[in-house]
Amino acid sequence: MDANQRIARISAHLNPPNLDKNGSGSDLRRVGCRAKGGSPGFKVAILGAAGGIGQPLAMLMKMNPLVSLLHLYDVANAPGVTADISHMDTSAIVRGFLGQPQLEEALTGMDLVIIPAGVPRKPGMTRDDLFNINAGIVRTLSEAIAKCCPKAIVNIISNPVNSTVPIAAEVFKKAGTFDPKKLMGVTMLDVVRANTFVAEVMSLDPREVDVPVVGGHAGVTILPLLSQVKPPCSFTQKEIEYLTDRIQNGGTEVVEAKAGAGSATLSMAYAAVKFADACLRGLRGDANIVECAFVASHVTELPFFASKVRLGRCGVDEVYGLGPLNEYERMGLEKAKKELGGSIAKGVTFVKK
Ligand SMILES: NC(=O)c1ccc[n+]([C@@H]2O[C@H](COP(=O)([O-])OP(=O)(O)OC[C@H]3O[C@@H](n4cnc5c(N)ncnc54)[C@H](O)[C@@H]3O)[C@@H](O)[C@H]2O)c1
Ligand SMILES: O=C(O)C[C@H](O)C(=O)O
Repeated sequence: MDANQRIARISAHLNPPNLDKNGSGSDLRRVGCRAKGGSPGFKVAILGAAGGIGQPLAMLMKMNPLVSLLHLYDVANAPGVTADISHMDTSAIVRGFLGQPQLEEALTGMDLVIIPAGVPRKPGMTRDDLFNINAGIVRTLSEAIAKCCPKAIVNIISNPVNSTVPIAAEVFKKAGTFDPKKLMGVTMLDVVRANTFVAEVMSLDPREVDVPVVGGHAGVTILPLLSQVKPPCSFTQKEIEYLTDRIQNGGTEVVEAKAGAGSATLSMAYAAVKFADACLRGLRGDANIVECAFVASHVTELPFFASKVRLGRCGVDEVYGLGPLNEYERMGLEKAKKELGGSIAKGVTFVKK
């Protein structure tokens, strides 16, 4: 191909004749016009990619060398976000998909699907107050995943995670595609916060701190195991109570500070990428990838529970038990299980009814 042909080809993609008013023509998917195909790396879709989490998440995933193809799907503004991010000089090819008619194409062939689609909290709301809107969104997206990429790993960010993960599981069960190793609720932000707050209290570098956070992702279901912090730390009871309360209410702290403009987006995008990167390294076959996530579980009597999991080529290779708990943590566990059971049942019923 000579220089004129090359320029003509690129111009055709920048000014495609079939671009409709919303930018939703097939041209949008051809933003990745330099894709050669077959390049090493994983194919990742973000559903809700134009949102407060979706945009920084898309940017950070475009920077991840393990990603070869990045599909950005949203019901609004996907073309703008896709055009913007596609100019970053990193190797992942970016393609945008706008609205339900393009959902299946967005999902076909994906290795990992990350879902931050849905409404966020405003001050005074609980995560469960989002159920009425977000449950339906997650159900629809999960139905499309079951149809188009049933073997993909699915990372669910949309709240209430304690219910949206069971919703996705029920949809996959109905479709006959449920693989408990592949479905994960993203609770990494709780771990990120716990590491940060413990580091503050103990004057440590947060990058060296590892706090297991188990249970679920809402209020008392968020259970930091401060007795198992690495490096080992000795906290006073006052410090334990302060840290537990701050970790459990970290989301609300951000919701209130944003005063009606949404919930955590930037720290969440950071946490989501940290978790997605761990999933991709597991898929690649790296050893000893251990993170906390909300998964199908036999660790307690509940069918889903967040705990440490080992990520591998098939997704969750092993779900770890909780380890020794102190009395304060045992009490916290009972409270967490009580609330979590109801949230899981609510999600299951939503799909079964
Ligand atoms: N798991 C966590 O730790 C965690 C942390 C922060 C936020 N969240 C949750 O993530 C969700 C998104 O938060 P946000 O701040 O990005 O919200 P946002 O409103 O800024 O963005 C949501 C995006 O989802 C899109 N969307 C809506 N319906 C859709 C559908 N059917 N298909 C595809 N996209 C759709 C919207 O167009 C929007 O772009 C909320 O439910 C929030 O509570 C979870
Ligand atoms: O708090 C929220 O509503 C968002 C998210 O779950 C968080 O923990 O920041």
